[in-house]
Amino acid sequence: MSALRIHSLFAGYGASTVLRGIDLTVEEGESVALVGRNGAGKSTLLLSVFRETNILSGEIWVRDRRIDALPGYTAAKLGVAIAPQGRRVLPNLTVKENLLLGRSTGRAGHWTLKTIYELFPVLEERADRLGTMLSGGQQQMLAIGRALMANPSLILLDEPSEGLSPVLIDGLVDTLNKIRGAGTGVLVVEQHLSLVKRATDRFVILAKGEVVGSGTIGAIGKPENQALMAL
Ligand SMILES: Nc1ncnc2c1ncn2[C@@H]1O[C@H](COP(=O)(O)OP(=O)(O)OP(=O)(O)O)[C@@H](O)[C@H]1O
Repeated sequence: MSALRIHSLFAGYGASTVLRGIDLTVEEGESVALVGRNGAGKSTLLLSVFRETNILSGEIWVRDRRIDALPGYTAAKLGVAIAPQGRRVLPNLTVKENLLLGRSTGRAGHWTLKTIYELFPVLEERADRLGTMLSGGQQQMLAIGRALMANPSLILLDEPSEGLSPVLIDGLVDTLNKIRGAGTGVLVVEQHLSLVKRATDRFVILAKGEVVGSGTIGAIGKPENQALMAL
C-alpha cells in the first residue's frame, strides 16, 4: 500500500488555481525528491495534504484512507508529518518543549527525545534554550526533529537545506539517509540536486502546477530532465 497517493489534484488559493492535475505516489519507506523552479507549486502540494490550500478536485489518499474532504489534521493522525518551509520554531518554547510538542500529535515508535538527541546532539546540549536562540541550521534540525517526534510513516520536508552552509548540507544528507534507514518515508522539496542525489530514490519534476517529469534519482542530471526543471 502507498504511504501517500495523490490523484488528479487541482488546488490553489482563493480564486487562483496553482496545481493542475497532479498525480504523485510515495511508497512506504521510499524517499522522493520534489523539484522544480520557484513558484512551480511544490509547497502548495505539500500543504494540500494538510488541507491548507483550497482543494478543487482530485483525491488524496494516506495508505487506505481518502482524506481530501476530511479535516486538515487527518493526515497527521494517519502518520504524516511536515517540517514546513521557514522552520516555524515556536518562539516562546525551549528546544525540548518544541520537540515534545511534536510528540503530542503522534504515535509511539523509533523516534523519542533520546533518538532525536542521538541524531542531533546539539539539540540536547541546547535543550533548555529558547528555540529561536538557535542558529539557522540548528532551527532546521529542530523542525525536522519535531516532525520526527510524531513517529510519522511519511515525513514531508519543504526545502530543508534553505540557508544551510555546504557542511551543514552534508549533515542533512546523513540525516535524510538515517530517516530513510529507520523506515520512514520521505517527500522532500529541494533545490540542491547534489543533496537529493545522495539521499533520495526517485524524483518528480513540477512546472507550472503540473508534473512534467520523473525518474530514478540517477537520471536527474540528464539534459532532458535539467531542461524540464528549468520550465
Ligand atoms: N498563500 C498563498 N496565497 C496565494 N497564492 C500563493 C500562496 N502561496 C503560494 N502562492 C502562489 O502559488 C504559486 C506556487 O507557489 P509555491 O510556494 O507552491 O511554489 P514552490 O514551487 O514551492 O516555490 P518556492 O520554492 O518559491 O516556494 C506561486 O505562484 C505563488 O505565488
